[in-house]
Amino acid sequence: MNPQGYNDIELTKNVRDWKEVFDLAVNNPTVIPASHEPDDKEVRELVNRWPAYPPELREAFEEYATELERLSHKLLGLISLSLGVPENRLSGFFNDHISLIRLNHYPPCPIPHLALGIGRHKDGGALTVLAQDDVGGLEVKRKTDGEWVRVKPTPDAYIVNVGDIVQVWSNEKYESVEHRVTVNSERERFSIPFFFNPDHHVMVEPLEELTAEQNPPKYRAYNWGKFFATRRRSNFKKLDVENIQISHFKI
Ligand SMILES: O=C(O)CCC(=O)C(=O)O
Ligand SMILES: [Fe+2]
Repeated sequence: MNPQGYNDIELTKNVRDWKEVFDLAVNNPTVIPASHEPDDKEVRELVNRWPAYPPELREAFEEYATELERLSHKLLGLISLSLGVPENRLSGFFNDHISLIRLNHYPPCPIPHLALGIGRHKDGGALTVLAQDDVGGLEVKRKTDGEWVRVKPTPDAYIVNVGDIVQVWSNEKYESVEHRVTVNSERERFSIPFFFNPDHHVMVEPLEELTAEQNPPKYRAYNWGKFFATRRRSNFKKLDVENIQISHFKI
């Protein structure tokens, strides 16, 4: 199966989401592991599938992707500086990055209290830069009391989510936020996340400069491409177990 392009079958936490999506890779083609099996070294290419209509989608997408890639590098540079490491400390992990842009559509739902647009999850990549319309529905989990807090749409503004990889690189100076999307019975909603993901062969682990004897690494190294492939598999196949999480690599 090549889940590039359109699908409406994604599962989050083994439950079908109330949404349909169109996925496009920023680098075309994008090289990812062929399977989630740890010993399988084979890779495969994700190739974008451009719809015939609207014909201007491809050009608009490529322009947008280039700008968002630049913005994400800038943001990661600022995060690096805030951690006390050089601005370009993390840029080498993104030479053949497997970043994706997703066009999300959440149709109105006749029974909104029984469904979610996307079930609760954390984004597994480095950063997510999200554009959303004015409908609203995104909620983040407040750490202090576990309450779901609405993220009010601000016109012409992005929402930037720290992903799991920045949590690990920073040895938990930054934390990825748990979030979900609720649906409503009246209005459809659109959102466009840009998932900024490193190269598939990157081993993710706390930056050496940020750990010390008194502050040991909180995670053991894991292969990002295998993490990605494992998560992706669980998005389309009901499993008996929880999907892969960075907590599985916690020391
Ligand atoms: O639609 C949104 O606001 C969030 C989408 C999201 O969390 C995701 O696609 O990972
Ligand atoms: Fe997300």
